[in-house]
Amino acid sequence: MTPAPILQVDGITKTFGGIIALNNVSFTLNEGEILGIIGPNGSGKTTIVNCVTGFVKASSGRVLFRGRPITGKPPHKIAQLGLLRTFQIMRPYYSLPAYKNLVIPLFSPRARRTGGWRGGGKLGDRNTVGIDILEEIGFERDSYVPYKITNTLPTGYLKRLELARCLALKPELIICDEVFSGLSMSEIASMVPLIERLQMDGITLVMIEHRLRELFQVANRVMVLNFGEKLMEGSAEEVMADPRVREAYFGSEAVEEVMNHA
Ligand SMILES: Nc1ncnc2c1ncn2[C@@H]1O[C@H](COP(=O)(O)OP(=O)(O)OP(=O)(O)O)[C@@H](O)[C@H]1O
Repeated sequence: MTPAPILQVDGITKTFGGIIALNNVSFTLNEGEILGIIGPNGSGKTTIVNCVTGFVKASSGRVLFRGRPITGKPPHKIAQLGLLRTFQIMRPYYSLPAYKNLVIPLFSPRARRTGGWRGGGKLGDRNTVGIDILEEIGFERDSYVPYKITNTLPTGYLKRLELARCLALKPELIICDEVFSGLSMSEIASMVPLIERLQMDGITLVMIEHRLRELFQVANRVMVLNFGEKLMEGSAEEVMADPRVREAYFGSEAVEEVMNHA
């Protein structure tokens, strides 16, 4: 028997005043896979993330997570089910040391339930677990980095902190909104194995990306949005070979770069 998809998005439409940001977009996501979502600027990528994770209310359509309808639920309820997201514009607690950003999610019911932290509930235990998670995601435990005030961290660490905040809730699915953006080539190169490891650990991922070359290294399947509509989905090769995608991205450096390295 084919397993039920972990996520099912059925006919989501979202309008903002007169703007149709999404028009009847549907897709499914299988457990354990990485789905890439690409599309030119303004094509609706962040809006689909917002509709799925409850940050924006869809005008119509429905979303099922593990077969249960989550349409219209608030973001914190959806997060408690194990469906987490990162933000393109990051929102850490900038004035706190990096590891303290994890203490707050570690107090959540899901973190308690899933045993995301050790010990009998003392703050000190959560601090240790926070540092454990940061270490897992590339903050060297014995360096000063996990203890630095968050607003002094370089973008590469802030992006990792976004993922760490999701990991604190033992996610089943993470939707990453441009985790590669703003990173140097070497930072992106070190992020790729991290994404692969999350997948190997059993986490299903959706990656919204403009960095196509690196996305195509990790994505099992790619969906293309254009003007709020689903243009197509398929393997990276199928997507790049499709003339409609080339046309949508006409003149884009991202696509030229992938073509030139194909
Ligand atoms: N809160 C909002 N109010 C009004 N219009 C919005 C709002 N959010 C998004 N839009 C519009 O919806 C459309 C899709 O935007 P969205 O941010 O989802 O695109 P995107 O593909 O993520 O773009 P980018 O790649 O530039 O991040 C755009 O025309 C945008 O201006």
